[in-house]
Amino acid sequence: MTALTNLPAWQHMLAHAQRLKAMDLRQALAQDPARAERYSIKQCGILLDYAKNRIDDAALASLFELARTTGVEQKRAAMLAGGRINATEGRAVLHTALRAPRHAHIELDGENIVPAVHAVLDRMSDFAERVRSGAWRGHDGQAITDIVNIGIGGSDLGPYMACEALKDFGAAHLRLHFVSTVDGWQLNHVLGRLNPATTLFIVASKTFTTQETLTNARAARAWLVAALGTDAAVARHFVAVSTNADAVRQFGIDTDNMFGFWDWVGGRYSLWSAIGLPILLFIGPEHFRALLAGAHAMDQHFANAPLEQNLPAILALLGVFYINGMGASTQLVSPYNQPLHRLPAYLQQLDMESNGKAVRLDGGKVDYHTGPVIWGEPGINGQHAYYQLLHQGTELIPADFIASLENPASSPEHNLILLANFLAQTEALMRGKNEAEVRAELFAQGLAGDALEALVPHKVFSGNRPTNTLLLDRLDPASLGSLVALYEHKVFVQGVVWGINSYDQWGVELGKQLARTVEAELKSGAPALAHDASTNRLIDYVRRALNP
Ligand SMILES: O=P(O)(O)OC[C@H]1O[C@](O)(CO)[C@@H](O)[C@@H]1O
Repeated sequence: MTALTNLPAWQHMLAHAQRLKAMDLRQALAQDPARAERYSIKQCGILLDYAKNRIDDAALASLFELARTTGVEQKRAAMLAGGRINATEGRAVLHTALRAPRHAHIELDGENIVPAVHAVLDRMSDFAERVRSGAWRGHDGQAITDIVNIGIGGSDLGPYMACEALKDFGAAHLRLHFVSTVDGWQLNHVLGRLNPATTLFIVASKTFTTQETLTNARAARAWLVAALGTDAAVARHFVAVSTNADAVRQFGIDTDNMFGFWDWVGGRYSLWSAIGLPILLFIGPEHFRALLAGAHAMDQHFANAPLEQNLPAILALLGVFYINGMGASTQLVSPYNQPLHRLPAYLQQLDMESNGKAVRLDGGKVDYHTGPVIWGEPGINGQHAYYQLLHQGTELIPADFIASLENPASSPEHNLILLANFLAQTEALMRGKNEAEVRAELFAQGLAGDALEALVPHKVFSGNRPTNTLLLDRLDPASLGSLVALYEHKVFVQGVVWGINSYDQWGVELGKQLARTVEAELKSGAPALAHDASTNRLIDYVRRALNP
């Protein structure tokens, strides 16, 4: 097999990137009146404008050629058909099956998995209806008022992000809490505000072996049993979401109160599965199904649209262009809707746990960059914090700007100001401000001579800083589903181009493994000797503080 960097398509892509590194976007938009329309596409209620990128038709053609040569279309078909594309774990990657309609037929090992998916969904819906209506009662007969999701990583980030994003669709009488860290401060802080008699805990863990989650779940269980006076209360106040029924049983949760999923659902791709139970409880079955339908609509688009009109493929290839062609090492996600404030954190796991790899599927080391550092905060806050660096810093930082047109829970005045800023920032990043413009501006302010000239370089904006604009018609369950699925498929396409396995995460293991040893050493009275000098010293420092 030809190495990626030796492929003609790769070389073409690099040559175009070199040619367009210093592209004048202002000029490109002025000279080509059709550019804005040509480089925009609307799918599933999301308008993507990618005209403010350092690309032209020839560069794009090289990117689509690269995608085709690296087998994006074949791999896409293989993933959607249940091929075991997660080779290092021997697993299929079928999160798309979780949002397939009831009548769909997706086979894994000769069996249609769609009925099992819908059976769990129906059980979840039934349970959610009972909790939401008050028919599900706590141990002493009271209805549930508070739900605590105990989980971490994919068992926390997706549900938390979606519940925040869909707050306006949530049940007003249910309060949701998310406990993820093993810093007991978080759990204690949450428990301190709750009435055990009206609290439901969801212990969410794909493996049901995650130390942080099990430690928190045990503490929550002890708190509940102490307050309600009997182990029997657990059955009315604890449910589990997992693929590991034995471990759930062992923990003391009846599997009647367990909602299962499957090893072909990656943790960071699991919000559509039973891991989405907090979302379903909060927004109700109808809205949850709309979330799934929105994701399914994006799946259909991804599966069927030619790459040239394929939203996830376009976003992915633009990313490859900047990372591999122009040396970008980060990707900013800048959501302007406040409810999307957890989206950057969610996308950090989705993208960085998937594509933060330096070894190809064939075991060889990559000799090119792979997944970028994903970062961001709500955009309007970013403007007053790190946008200085975006506009005038030395780094190339491609940015996705996300907003929605409608914002019913805001006011028309607020929404107008928000969208004005949203639009103005991508314009400013693209057009910049040249010396002549700065001079004219300063002159109009009454400055002249040396005083004026001294300020000029500080006030120049280089411009040509690339952005994608993603405008949702509105933020609702369906559009959120489409948006998240869009990013899932973007990550997939990039992983295929780079020839890596986007679906394992061995990189999280070493730290976990070492923590078990360190934990034992912190408990012991003996000085630590087994590590390097720095770690030994730090362990002893902490051990002495913990056991004075
Ligand atoms: O759902 P689990 O099995 O508790 O795992 C939680 C998270 O931990 C990770 O394995 C990383 O440590 C993620 O991939 C996963 O989402």
